[in-house]
Amino acid sequence: MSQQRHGSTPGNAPGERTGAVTAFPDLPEATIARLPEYLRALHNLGGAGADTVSSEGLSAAAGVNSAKLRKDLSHLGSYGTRGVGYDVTLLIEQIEYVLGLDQRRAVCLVGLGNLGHALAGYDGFASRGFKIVALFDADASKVGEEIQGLTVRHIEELGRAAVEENIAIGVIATPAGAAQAVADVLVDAGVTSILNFAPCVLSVPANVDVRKVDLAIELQILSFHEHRKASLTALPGGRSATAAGNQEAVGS
Ligand SMILES: NC(=O)c1ccc[n+]([C@@H]2O[C@H](COP(=O)([O-])OP(=O)(O)OC[C@H]3O[C@@H](n4cnc5c(N)ncnc54)[C@H](O)[C@@H]3O)[C@@H](O)[C@H]2O)c1
Repeated sequence: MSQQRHGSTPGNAPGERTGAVTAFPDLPEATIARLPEYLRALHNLGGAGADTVSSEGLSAAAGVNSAKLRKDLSHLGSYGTRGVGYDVTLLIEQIEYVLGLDQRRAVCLVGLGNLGHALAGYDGFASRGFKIVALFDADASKVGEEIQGLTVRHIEELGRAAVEENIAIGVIATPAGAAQAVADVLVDAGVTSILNFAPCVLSVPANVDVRKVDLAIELQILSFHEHRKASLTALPGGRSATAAGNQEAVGS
């Protein structure tokens, strides 16, 4: 997943408060991309009864190198306790706070075709802090359809609904040719975060963050590694590319 990033984040210490506004650290993008991996691993460890976890244990569970993990968590002011490790519950709270998951954010989904149906029908978002609250499509034959208790509405209703329902994040699952117009409607309605599945670059104002998901790009990157491994094996002596393989989260 890649990001078109605009604007900036405050550079205060973790948990530092300025007046009524809660500030947070300005983190490297790569760290932000790994925090959800740590969170998922911590929830699994907590669910299995662990109260504490070493940096090595957490790095193995998250599939991230332990030096990188320690550096990432130090940005949050979390260093663990020597000989004990990290407190699982505390670290979950810290990461959820920094990711803003202590507030439930309303999400709308635009485009209820193959992909949109799969996303709307997935019930795993809620447990990770997100609720799809509204569905929109331009096709009259899809308007009125019920998916997971939500009724698909016409795209013309998006602007008003986004304001009234306080939608924070818009997900675009329309064909590329329609995505910019949908993004414009979202932006006009005050939505400042967009997750774009359409294979195109969106033009948005500076205060809007866009994340792009493109599985074809991920496959192309894996294809590069396949190509590279094959070319190394073909070398005299048949060197192998990597000993343990590399794991990189989609989006990092
Ligand atoms: N990121 C990925 O890895 C990935 C994977 C699969 C598909 N895609 C992309 O996701 C998008 C959707 O794919 P799909 O297979 O579901 O397509 P689809 O044709 O099945 O569905 C597209 C939906 O968008 C609706 N739509 C079209 N114009 C609209 C508009 N202006 N406003 C609202 N709705 C509109 C259509 O009525 C349709 O229901 C495409 O851009 C596709 O390339 C991305």
